[in-house]
Amino acid sequence: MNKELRKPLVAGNWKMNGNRSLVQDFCKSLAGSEQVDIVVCPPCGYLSYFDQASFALGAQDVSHLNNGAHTGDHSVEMIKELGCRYVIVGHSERREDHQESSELVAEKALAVLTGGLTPIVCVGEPLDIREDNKEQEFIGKQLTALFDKIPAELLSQCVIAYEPIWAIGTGKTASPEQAQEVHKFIRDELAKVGSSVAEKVRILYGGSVKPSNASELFNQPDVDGGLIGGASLTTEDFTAICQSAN
Ligand SMILES: O=C[C@H](O)COP(=O)(O)O
Repeated sequence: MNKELRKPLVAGNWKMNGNRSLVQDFCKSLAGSEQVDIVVCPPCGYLSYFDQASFALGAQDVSHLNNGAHTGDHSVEMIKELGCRYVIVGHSERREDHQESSELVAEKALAVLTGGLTPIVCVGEPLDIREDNKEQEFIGKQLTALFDKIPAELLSQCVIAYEPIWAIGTGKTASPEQAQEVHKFIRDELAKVGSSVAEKVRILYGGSVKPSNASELFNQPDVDGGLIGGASLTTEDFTAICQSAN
């Protein structure tokens, strides 16, 4: 599959971090790029402060439901009005903290696509599954729930992020070979839905990506960019990572 057909994407997931001054810093110092799609996903409450941004914005989660009596949630319509083009769904921290199932994650991805935005759908295995060499089986099930819900023509508009849970925030990055092996597995699964789907879907790697390891990871044939946590909290590190994807 020709990697050149897919534009690299680097998304920064601030998680529950940041403040107005960090927003100002990003608006001032992080430049958008022709070669790489750059996305910043701050906590929802900060989205409207990014009025000067030259890069894209994303939300960290969304409800699968329409506007109505759902306390604490944000709909796709609201996220869109706040200027987002992307939405992360199914991050392992949401799957764990809020018991989100793969079926619910698929519902959210469908709502995002139907609303005209791009979901970044996260998949990835915990340490015990990796130690048992069952990561493909585990991720295969997460993907099946997605493929069952999303028609092929919409699936090709998704972004998938592979985030081994044991690498998130631990400083322990998957080796480029480990990342490539799983990314290739994901692309092969997408190819079962359709070869054009597999060709179009961008697959990001996430888990302790830093300026020092980004190039090696992004150079793998099936790695189309990254989903960055800790290192997306400073403009210097995040800019350097974005440049590595170019
Ligand atoms: O969404 C981002 C990931 O969970 C990666 O986080 P990290 O770069 O801090 O390991």
